[in-house]
Amino acid sequence: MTSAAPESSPARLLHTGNEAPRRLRVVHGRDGVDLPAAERAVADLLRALGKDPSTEHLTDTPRRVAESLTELITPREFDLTTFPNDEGYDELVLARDIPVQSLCEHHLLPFRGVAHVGYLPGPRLLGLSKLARVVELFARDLQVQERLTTQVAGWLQEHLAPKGVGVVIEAEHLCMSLRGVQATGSRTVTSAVHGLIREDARSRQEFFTLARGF
Ligand SMILES: Nc1nc2c(ncn2[C@@H]2O[C@H](COP(=O)(O)OP(=O)(O)OP(=O)(O)O)[C@@H](O)[C@H]2O)c(=O)[nH]1
Ligand SMILES: [Zn+2]
Repeated sequence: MTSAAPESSPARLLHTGNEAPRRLRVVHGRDGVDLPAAERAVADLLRALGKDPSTEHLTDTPRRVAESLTELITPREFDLTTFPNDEGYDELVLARDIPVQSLCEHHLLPFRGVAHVGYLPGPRLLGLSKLARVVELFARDLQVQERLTTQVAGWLQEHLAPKGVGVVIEAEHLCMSLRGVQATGSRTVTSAVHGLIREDARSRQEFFTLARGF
């Protein structure tokens, strides 16, 4: 078992050998979270907004907000499980409609939607649930959608060493729908592709067709 921190120098999972199922424990706390300081800051914010944090319903709000925000920026640990691709499966593997929820780093409001994540296998296959786990690994952070998309694709390319990777994310940003321009229902689509899915026209087209779902 090895620990991997996504932004620094994550442990390498991959490999060219065909060993049996292999698990890499991926852990990633959010360094620098100071809950008591966050609580005090939320109480200050409430006061600055003209609210009295000592009233019955607001009294625990600073703690709740501090804990909620911490939860939303802290990914859960998981095992990244891979299997040898003994049968030489060489077509796309694609998980569609993986739920995505993250926090926009400009307004600290959620953006939510779905990710479609696919890869062209190399020597190893990834446990299917792990595609969703990797999305969460980067979504639980203050994010912009473009960075989230490229981080998921880049991490899979580095750790799975597939022949190609593609990621499409479609999300609604509450900062665009609840407030500001109030463009309710507008969804932002971003993509990132590597390897053959980027370079080979047929693979690229197949990926985007499957990601669209029709
Ligand atoms: N590129 C990108 N922009 C984002 C994302 N999430 C939010 N934004 C945008 O970040 C921008 C911040 O612009 P500002 O003009 O500083 O913020 P603002 O005054 O609140 O802007 P309005 O939302 O237009 O009222 C807005 O246009 C948001 O829509 C994201 O994931 N990617
Ligand atoms: Zn925003």
